[in-house]
Amino acid sequence: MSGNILHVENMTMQFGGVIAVNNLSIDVNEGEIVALIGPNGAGKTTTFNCITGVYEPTNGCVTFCGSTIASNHPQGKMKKLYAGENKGLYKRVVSHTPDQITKLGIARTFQNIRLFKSMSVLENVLIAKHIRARQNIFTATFRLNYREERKARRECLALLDEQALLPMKDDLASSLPYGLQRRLEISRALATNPRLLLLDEPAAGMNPQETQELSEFIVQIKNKYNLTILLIEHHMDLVMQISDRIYVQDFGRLIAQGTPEEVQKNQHVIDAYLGVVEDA
Ligand SMILES: Nc1ncnc2c1ncn2[C@@H]1O[C@H](COP(=O)(O)OP(=O)(O)OP(=O)(O)O)[C@@H](O)[C@H]1O
Repeated sequence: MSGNILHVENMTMQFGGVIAVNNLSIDVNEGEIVALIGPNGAGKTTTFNCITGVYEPTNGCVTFCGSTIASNHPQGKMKKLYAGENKGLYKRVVSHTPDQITKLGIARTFQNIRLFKSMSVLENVLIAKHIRARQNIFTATFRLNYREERKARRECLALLDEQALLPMKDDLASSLPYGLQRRLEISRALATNPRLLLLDEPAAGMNPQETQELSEFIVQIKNKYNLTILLIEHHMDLVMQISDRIYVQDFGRLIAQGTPEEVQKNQHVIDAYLGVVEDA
């Protein structure tokens, strides 16, 4: 393992009166699998949304591979707003769109699988691949990047082969069984060549055997594609088995962090989360 790849510093995300993420600081080092766990409504998905540019954090800063990708605090750079009700005003903010963040090397999957259900398996992966392509409306219209398109297609077919999805390449995404839809969603994320992969409840809806297979799959893709992984998950077997470190969030705040052994023994975590799971 080597240096820091993701640094989240004092990040807060407020929706009106709701503080979904409260002064959160986390670090992820290259090559690690890090889990973010906590009860329902703890702020985990909102944390992912702030890291991936879906939301601009109300406060705090996110750094990826040493570059600031979101910043909104008094020391932040002043930016002029050109649209919206605050047009013309200056704001202390640095923010990127989700597409820009994907291009920088962060990919994610969602709690509820988000595929283009009426498109084929191959088309789903090709669309993700195009986020990284050097296309514009002109080159796309006149197909000037034909060589690049063919290369993208070859790479997507190879990826589907590696993920055992090649036999279904022409099938509609919606026709795949649930477990394979999850795998396709992860393949789409991999098609963008990420360095950091964020997985939001990848085992949701899976039985114990599928969850075990998924644990092995996550470790496999991490090693095969040299990934760093940050994941949100409620299946504690998976979390404890594959995580190098765990952060625990509750009511937006970080309440604990450490190795799986340390977190399992932490009384705050047992009270806020693990105890509840055992009793359920
Ligand atoms: N766009 C939004 N507008 C208003 N409130 C929001 C919004 N997004 C999230 N919240 C609120 O922020 C809090 C944290 O939600 P979040 O989805 O991040 O939790 P979570 O830890 O991911 O929960 P779960 O494990 O159930 O997915 C909740 O109270 C939620 O209702």
